[in-house]
Amino acid sequence: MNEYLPGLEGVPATRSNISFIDGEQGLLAYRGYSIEDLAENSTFEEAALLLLDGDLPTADELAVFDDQLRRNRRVKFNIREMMKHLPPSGHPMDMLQSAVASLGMFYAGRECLTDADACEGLDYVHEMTVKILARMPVFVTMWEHIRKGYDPVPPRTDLGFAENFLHMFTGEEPDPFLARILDVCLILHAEHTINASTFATLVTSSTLASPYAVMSASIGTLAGPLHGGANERVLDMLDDIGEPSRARTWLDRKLERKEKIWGMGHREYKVKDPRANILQRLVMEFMERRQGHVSKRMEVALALEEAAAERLGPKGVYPNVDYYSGILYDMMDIPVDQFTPIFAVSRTAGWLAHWREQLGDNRIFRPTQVYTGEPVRPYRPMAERGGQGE
Ligand SMILES: CC(=O)SCCNC(=O)CCNC(=O)[C@H](O)C(C)(C)COP(=O)(O)OP(=O)(O)OC[C@H]1O[C@@H](n2cnc3c(N)ncnc32)[C@H](O)[C@@H]1OP(=O)(O)O
Ligand SMILES: O=C([O-])CC(=O)C(=O)O
Repeated sequence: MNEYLPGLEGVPATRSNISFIDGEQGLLAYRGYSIEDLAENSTFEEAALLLLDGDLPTADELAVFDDQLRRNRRVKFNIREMMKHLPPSGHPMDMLQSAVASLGMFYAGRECLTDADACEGLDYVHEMTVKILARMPVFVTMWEHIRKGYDPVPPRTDLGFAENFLHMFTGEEPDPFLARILDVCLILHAEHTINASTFATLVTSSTLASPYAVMSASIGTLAGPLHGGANERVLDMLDDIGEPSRARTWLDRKLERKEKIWGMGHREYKVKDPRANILQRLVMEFMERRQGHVSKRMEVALALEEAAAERLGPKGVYPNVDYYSGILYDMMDIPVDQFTPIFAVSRTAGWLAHWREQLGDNRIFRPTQVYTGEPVRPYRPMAERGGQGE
């Protein structure tokens, strides 16, 4: 088959049993469990173990995994020093990519992927899974303090994943309601079949690169505004509209100029993303419980969604996961440039699950191309090419 399909639309890149999307029905499931059930009943730690190991864990299995995550929250002094030398104005996604890559300088063992004898008695894949998953939120929260010139808040082992994130981020005792909201957000963002960043995971994994390099490639890919980076742009867009009554004319002007509406559209979904429905409900719940009214920004978001359904609905373009998440994070006093890093913290579970699946049945990714350049031709000496030179 030599047909070129831009963006590899519809081209299977792997076989996977990790997650499933039905884009016509608006259905997403991790290992066969619907995202609605997981958001309602699970925790991020449990959802992560489900993704990694293939089924819902027993209470004992979850307790062991949870304990391993809690005991792996400390970051080496040298990495903290390295972070202190990064410019505070830099984007946290660039910091995160650098911090994860730097783990490779301190934790050797990549030879375990090619030489079983080198690591006898060590479950390298599991050890790396825990080390990386536990440290991702620590990097994000440390950076929030380091970039302001303060010392990071030390991690606590008596707190769950989401609670410890909030504690390290704010330095305060975590609010149980906010911790549960964050926990649900982490569950919702943890995995999504072969999206662009997970495809980067697969390609990098397939070379048997270290898991730190794999995560770093995935983080870099998630950062783009057509992917996870879109969540940062949604708030600006809503604030630019300003009033619900302006949504329709604002949309028309953008579409006339063929500009993107951030947080809308999806390669797989032809209906509204099921995660956007859950996030929208969480926003409303948050506003009812904490503010007693629906904010102007949310009214604008709802008005834009309604206007977009008329104009873009026929193309199957509806809100995706990035549309409502920023409204929620903003109400939790999380700065806009930390929205995508939080996405990355959660998606690490999915990336690691795909890393493990790829290693289990590996063949290096090496696609082909449709060549559109010159045919092979004779070399032209410089003297025949014109120009004065020096
Ligand atoms: C976590 C995530 O990654 S979720 C996605 C986050 N990204 C965004 O929110 C950015 C905005 N959305 C987009 O850019 C796109 O919808 C993507 C990148 C998500 C998907 O892209 P593709 O699958 O390649 O869709 P494609 O660009 O072919 O769109 C199909 C049609 O819908 C239109 N369309 C798709 N998304 C949008 C949008 N957000 N705003 C306006 N029009 C859109 C396209 O213009 C195109 O119209 P046409 O057929 O008349 O030319
Ligand atoms: O699946 C995609 O292409 C993008 C997405 O929604 C995700 O990665 O969560």
